[in-house]
Amino acid sequence: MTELTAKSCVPCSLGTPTLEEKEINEYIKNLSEAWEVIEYKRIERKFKFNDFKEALDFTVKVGELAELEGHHPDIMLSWGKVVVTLTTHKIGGLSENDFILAAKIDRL
Ligand SMILES: C[C@H](O)[C@H](O)[C@H]1CNC2=NC(N)=NC(=O)C2=N1
Repeated sequence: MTELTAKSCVPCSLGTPTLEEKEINEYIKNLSEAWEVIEYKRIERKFKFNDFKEALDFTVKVGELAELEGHHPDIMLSWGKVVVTLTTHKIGGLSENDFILAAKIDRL
């Protein structure tokens, strides 16, 4: 599989099939082990920080990356913690975009 971080997200069109379980099981191997697959519909990773400001700064970086990629996570920001959840809303499941963005978030 081509290195995910060498790819860019592409606009997802209605009707694009969601990834199947066996594809998801392959893609997830390319991410940090901290990512969890949830119901084969989304992936989620929790990040820990020393305080709210560090968590906020990370959240901003994730948001800026998402804007560059045109693909956006759901982000929960708390004191010392950020939970990033990725799914492709337009197709109601996971697409390669989610794994590309996750791989790039792993490098932040
Ligand atoms: C028009 C715009 O490209 C689309 O709405 C994009 C924006 N970012 C997105 N992000 C995610 N996670 N899922 C989408 O379906 C999606 N669609």
